[in-house]
Amino acid sequence: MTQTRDDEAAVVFTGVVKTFGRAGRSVRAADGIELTMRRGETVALLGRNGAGKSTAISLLLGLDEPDAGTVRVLGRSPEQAVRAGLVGAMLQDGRPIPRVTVRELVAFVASTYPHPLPVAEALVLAGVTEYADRRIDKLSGGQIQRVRFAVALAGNPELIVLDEPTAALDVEGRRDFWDSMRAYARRGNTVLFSTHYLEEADENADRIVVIDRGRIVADGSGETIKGSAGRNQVSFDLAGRSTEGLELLPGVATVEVTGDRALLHTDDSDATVMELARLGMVRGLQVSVATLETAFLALTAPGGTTLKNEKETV
Ligand SMILES: Nc1ncnc2c1ncn2[C@@H]1O[C@H](COP(=O)(O)OP(=O)(O)OP(=O)(O)O)[C@@H](O)[C@H]1O
Repeated sequence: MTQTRDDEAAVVFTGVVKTFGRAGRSVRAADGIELTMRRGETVALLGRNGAGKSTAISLLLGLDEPDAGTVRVLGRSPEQAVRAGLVGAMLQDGRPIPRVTVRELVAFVASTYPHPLPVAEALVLAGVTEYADRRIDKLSGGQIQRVRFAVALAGNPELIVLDEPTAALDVEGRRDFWDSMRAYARRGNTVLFSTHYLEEADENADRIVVIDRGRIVADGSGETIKGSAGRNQVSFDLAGRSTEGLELLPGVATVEVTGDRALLHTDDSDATVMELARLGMVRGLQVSVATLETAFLALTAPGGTTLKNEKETV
């Protein structure tokens, strides 16, 4: 990748490696991460516990240094980008809550940035106007989470990084939070968020990057990941008929037989079903469409497949 392309992108990880612990008992929390995020893109970083999401975020924010490789943020080093007020972050750690009002805190944070948002605008965008004049230590966990979002927005950053932003929110709180996040993204800003929630990634990101054991194992839209890693399933009653040749049916990748029932994993369930119909093997026929969940499980299972959609990267 050329220097110019790196500088045009919002985020570029090149061959990033980060190891924790000593030899023999070390963990590769980042194991050769290659990732380019375009400006204006909303990307979900999806992975199980310990997959390496927070490590990638720490490296992006300059809170940690890679052992090998480079991270560039908006054409600069992470430290330079953060110092220039181009990056806002909402991290997982529970810092002590100051005994000031929401408005006072957001105004204070805004005042430390070169080109902040007007405070009223940050409050509206984060959806905290209703309790802007209440003390933060009197708010609920969900409300505090949104205040933290307001703080992340206050400097009017081009890139916002959210580490599991909805972990403490109930269903309604989550919906409201994502509405606010999308409003912020629509202004042309770049968003990177990490999550364990597949639906959140699918609903709120333009692109999903699945990370597992420090490696990117999938990169594309929710549809791409579902379509390529999660196969549809077709099952039916054998009704005493032979299972011979089922693996040769159109689209079929694997066949499982339990008792008198066959389960076919297929890349083209329409073609599989048409052929089964032609053969008259449709008793108790069921088709289940791949979900992001099944794709995610396939990708992060030991020995899981690796999928990258090159079209989705710059
Ligand atoms: N400071 C550290 N010292 C030692 N090991 C660490 C450190 N930070 C992370 N790790 C290890 O690196 C791996 C990746 O951790 P990381 O926190 O990046 O994962 P994660 O995907 O963010 O997980 P979670 O969803 O649980 O927050 C884990 O095995 C973790 O134990």
